[in-house]
Parts: sequence; structure tokens; C-alpha cells
Amino acid sequence: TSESARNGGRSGALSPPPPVSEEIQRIDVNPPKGTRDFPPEEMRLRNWLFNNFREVSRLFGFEEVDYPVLETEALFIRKAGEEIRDQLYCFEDRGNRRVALRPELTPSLARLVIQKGKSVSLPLKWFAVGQCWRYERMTRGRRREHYQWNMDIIGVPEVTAEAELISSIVTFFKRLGITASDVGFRVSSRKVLQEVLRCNSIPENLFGKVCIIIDKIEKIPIDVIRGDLKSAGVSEEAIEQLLQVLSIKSLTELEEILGSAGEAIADLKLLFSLAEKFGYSDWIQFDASVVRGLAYYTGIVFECFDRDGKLRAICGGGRYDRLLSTFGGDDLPACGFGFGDAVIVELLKEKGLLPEVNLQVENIVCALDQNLQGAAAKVATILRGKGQTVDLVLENKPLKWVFKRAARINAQRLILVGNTEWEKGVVGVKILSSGEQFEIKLDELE
Ligand SMILES: OCc1cccc(Br)n1
Repeated sequence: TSESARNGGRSGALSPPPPVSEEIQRIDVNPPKGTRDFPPEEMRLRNWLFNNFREVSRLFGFEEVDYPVLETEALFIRKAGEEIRDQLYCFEDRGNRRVALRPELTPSLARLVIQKGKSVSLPLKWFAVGQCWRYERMTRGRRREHYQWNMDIIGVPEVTAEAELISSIVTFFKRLGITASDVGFRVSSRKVLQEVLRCNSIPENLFGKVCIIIDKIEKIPIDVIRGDLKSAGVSEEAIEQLLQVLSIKSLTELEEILGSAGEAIADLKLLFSLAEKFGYSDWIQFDASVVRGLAYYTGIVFECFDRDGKLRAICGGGRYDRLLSTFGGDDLPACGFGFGDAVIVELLKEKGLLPEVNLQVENIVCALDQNLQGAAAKVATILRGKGQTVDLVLENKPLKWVFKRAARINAQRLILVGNTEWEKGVVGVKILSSGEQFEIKLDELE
């Protein structure tokens, strides 16, 4: 009865009316704050950029590696007051483990090198392109994720390793049309600071913290820097010597102050002479104020900047010979760099160097009758088997629609499967750029 139908077929006691379909709340279709989607056009640009990262890494004989984006939090807990620590994207998982989304790739590399131990022969030349995370208060509206290209050389104590890494970045820039007039590398060595601290008998364990404070020298007032250094336990005299050393802009002047016996001078002189041999002298300059914001650097440090001064650092890196022992491993000489995927795109836009990365399909295949859909699938499969890209029209669409789609996907050829032709064992071909059209036998398709 209508009543029983209303009650879901149950007659007798009145059951409550069926619930009114609850209003389905539309979800927020935007990605989480600070993160990006990569729809096709953006993904083509990203793939173009990453393919250049990978091609340069291949040219330099580096092997690709990767690690989990999720790591134990302990891997990134350093006591030097780094920004990367303050913004760690960390949480407790369902197993009550403290974990973190990696803010950088180098600690994961160190972990894997220790794990591999003696089973890998040195030097290691590894590269990775991986997404890195930070949890920053969105008040600054900055991104919370970016992709970083890293190249690292493990097991080479000489500065030839740093010179090689800088050469790989220069090679990358040249591939994109960026020149030494667009960007430059500021190069220094943390051994300069180390020698000043040693001369003033400042304990070694303050080194990382002092570097992190000094790295902020361009961003916060000098008196705050002095105050932070003093609170960290650096004497007034040492502070003044540090600040004086940081203003040095030439190796000659540095040698006058530090003397020619120290490792800092030797490393930097060798790096600049190697730069000559690699052919990138125009790209680099000594600048004692370069410190970098990661506590674990121990030697040469460098960062790449845009000469117009409009952008943040494009990439940066350096030597980190003590990182493995902070994880309980045996120290190995190591150096590397990180190259983010965002600033470089801003630079390419500034320089009008963004490439046109359009979708390109060689063929669009279409059945002229619904009963030929199988035949069209066969044609598409034959072409794909020959390495041809094919967009197969999957529905019964008017030719006008097919031509519109062919234009949108930049198809080079339209392959039409019609009854008369199919019975003759041929298909129709239209070259879309010229309008030329002809028939071709199936087995001659290529
Ligand atoms: O370069 C610092 C950094 C680390 C992780 C994510 C983002 Br966005 N930026």
C-alpha cells in the first residue's frame, strides 16, 4: 500500500518519515594553505624544470636517490636556533611517534649514508628532487611546501667537490638561458668565523649557534645581533672582530687579516682558481658575510643571488663535514646544495625565459560511426605500438567537436575511421597544419 511503501514496505506502526536528504556541504576545493596544485599546464612547466635538474645531474654523473617525506622528528632537532627548526612541520603519529615532514633533504641523505655504511664505495655523488615542508604562521602568506633539487658529494675532503657542485649549478643556469649578468654566487668559508672564534678562545660548541645569529645580519638590527652573540657567550672583543671580518670583500684583504696559513684562505684560493678552470669565474665573488642559515655547515658556503636584488636566494649550499657524527655515525667529508623550485621560476619570469610547454599530441583518432569504435581503438593501438601519441575519441561526437578538440590538444594529424574506408582496409588522414588529406593502409600507418 502507499502507506507501507512510504514506510519502506513495513505496514502497521508509523515509522518516522524518511530523512530529508541532508544538505551536502561543498568541501573547500582549494589545496591546504601554503600548498599548490599542479594542473596540467603548471605540471608541464614543473616537469620541464625538473627534467633540467635531472639532466644536469646526469651530465655530472650523479645518481638519483629519494627518501620518505616523513622522517623521525629527531633528524631535524638541532639546538642552534635555526628558522628551519622553528618552522618544523612536526606531529605525533597514531603510534605516538614524534615525526616531521622533512624541511630539507640533507639529514635524510646523512641517515641513508650511515645506514649504507661500508657497503657503498666513496665518493658518493647523489642527487634528489623532493618536496620539503615548513609550518609557517600563514600571517606571512608564504608557501609551506616547495620542491628542492639537491646534489651532494660524500667522501671528498678537497674543495674540488664544492667547485664541481657550483659548476653543475652554472651548467643548469646556462641551459635555461640565465647568464652571469643575471645571477652570481657569493662564496665564503665558515672557517673564517671559526678562526676568529678560536683566536678569541670561544668554545667550538658555540660555532653553529654563532653562524645562525650572524646569518640574520641583513635581516635584523646590528645591535640585536650583538646582543644575541653576547647572550650566546661570545666576548665583546670577539664580536667586534667577527663583525669586522664579515665586512671583508676581497681575498687579499682577508689574507692580510687572517694570514696566509689558515685553511679558510687556502680553500678559498683553491676554489677561485678552480673556478677559472671550470670557466665560471665571472659567476662567483668572495663575500665574507655569506654564512647560510643551517647550523651544520663547516667550510665553504655559497648562495646564488639575482643581480637585480629583487628575489630571495635562488639556491645555496656548502660543506658539512660533521653532520654524520651528529647522528652517531662516523664523520665523512660532505658538501651539497639545495635549489628550490619557486624563486627560479620568478627569475625566469623576470628574464622572459619561461618556456612555452604546450601539450603536443601527434594523432587524434576518431570513429565516424558508433559501430567503428572498436576499429578506432585498433588504429590507436597500432599507432601507440609504434610510439606515436594518440588521443582516442571515446564517445560518439560530431566532427565539429573533434576538430575543436584537435586544435586544443595541438594534434598534428586527424585519423578518421569510416565504414567505406575500413572495408577497404584504409583510414583517412588529415594533416591539420596544411589541411592535406589522404588515405593510408593500416599496416602503412606510422
Ligand atoms: O627554504 C626553506 C623552506 C623549507 C621548506 C619549505 C619551504 Br616553502 N621553504
